[in-house]
Amino acid sequence: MTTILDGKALAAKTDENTKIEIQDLADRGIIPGLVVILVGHDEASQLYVRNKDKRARKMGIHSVVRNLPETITEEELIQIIHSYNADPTINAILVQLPLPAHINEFHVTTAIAPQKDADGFHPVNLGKLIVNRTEQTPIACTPAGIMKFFKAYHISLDGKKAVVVGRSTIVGKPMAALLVNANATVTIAHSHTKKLSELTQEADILVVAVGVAHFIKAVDVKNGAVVIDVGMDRDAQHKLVGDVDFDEVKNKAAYITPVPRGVGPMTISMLMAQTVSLTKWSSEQNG
Ligand SMILES: Nc1nc2c(c(=O)[nH]1)N[C@@H](CN(C=O)c1ccc(C(=O)N[C@@H](CCC(=O)O)C(=O)O)cc1)CN2
Repeated sequence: MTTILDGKALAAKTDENTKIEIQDLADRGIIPGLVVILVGHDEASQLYVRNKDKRARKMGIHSVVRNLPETITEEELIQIIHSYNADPTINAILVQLPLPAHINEFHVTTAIAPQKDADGFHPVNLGKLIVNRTEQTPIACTPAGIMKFFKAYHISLDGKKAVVVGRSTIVGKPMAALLVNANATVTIAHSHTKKLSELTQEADILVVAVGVAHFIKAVDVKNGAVVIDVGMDRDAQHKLVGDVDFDEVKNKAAYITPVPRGVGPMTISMLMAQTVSLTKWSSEQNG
């Protein structure tokens, strides 16, 4: 029997808990503030930013969307980030990715103050994750959301063989670190990996984040595996699909996330939760 991991339901439950924390803060006169910076007009990014803004407002977060032209320079963007670093009404800063080619992603993510880093992409926060010192540390929202699935569905990771396909800073690397910290034996595979299918066939836990529609087929998956699909791809009919061929793989996996309504909704919920955590940590530090 295959269990479909329901991201929409888990996101709703996560948001309920976050709302309680927002109310606790409101009772103390504190309103969490989130700014999402969008450079250019990428259609998918515009949709994600709109959804983040809608969700934040609905939950009582002070939400700011800063739309910037495609032509903005890296220096101008970094100046704007510095202004939010110094803004006491803003607790969490997120720069929507991808950025236009002329802007260096590393320069931009390192310009965000680590204590306002909504995405957990700052090297200080990634470093804390690597050394497993994650108290009061923001963690990349998609991998953090995936860890919530494991917890909610009582999927044990200890001693399991995990394969993460994809080595991005958004998903692959932080995901691998979280799995190692949970005592899984982890392999990161990527475009230079030889005999990928032999590796994935061994995985008890398979996380796929490559950005290629239906990249993983049933033949690549172990019977009874837990399959987590991070892909947001379009098929030939322009339908939203994942990196995993869901219809094939669902018959082989014990647990599988669908696309849509799998990992995606949890990414936004974790952003809300993390905005609230950053606010709480900063209020604790400021007395
Ligand atoms: N700074 C960041 N940029 C990007 C991140 C990120 O975590 N931080 N992740 C992705 C995009 N993303 C959030 O930003 C995101 C993608 C998808 C979803 C989602 O809910 N998807 C829905 C389907 C939506 C649709 O119909 O197209 C689903 O899966 O059900 C949320 C957030 C890249 N950039």
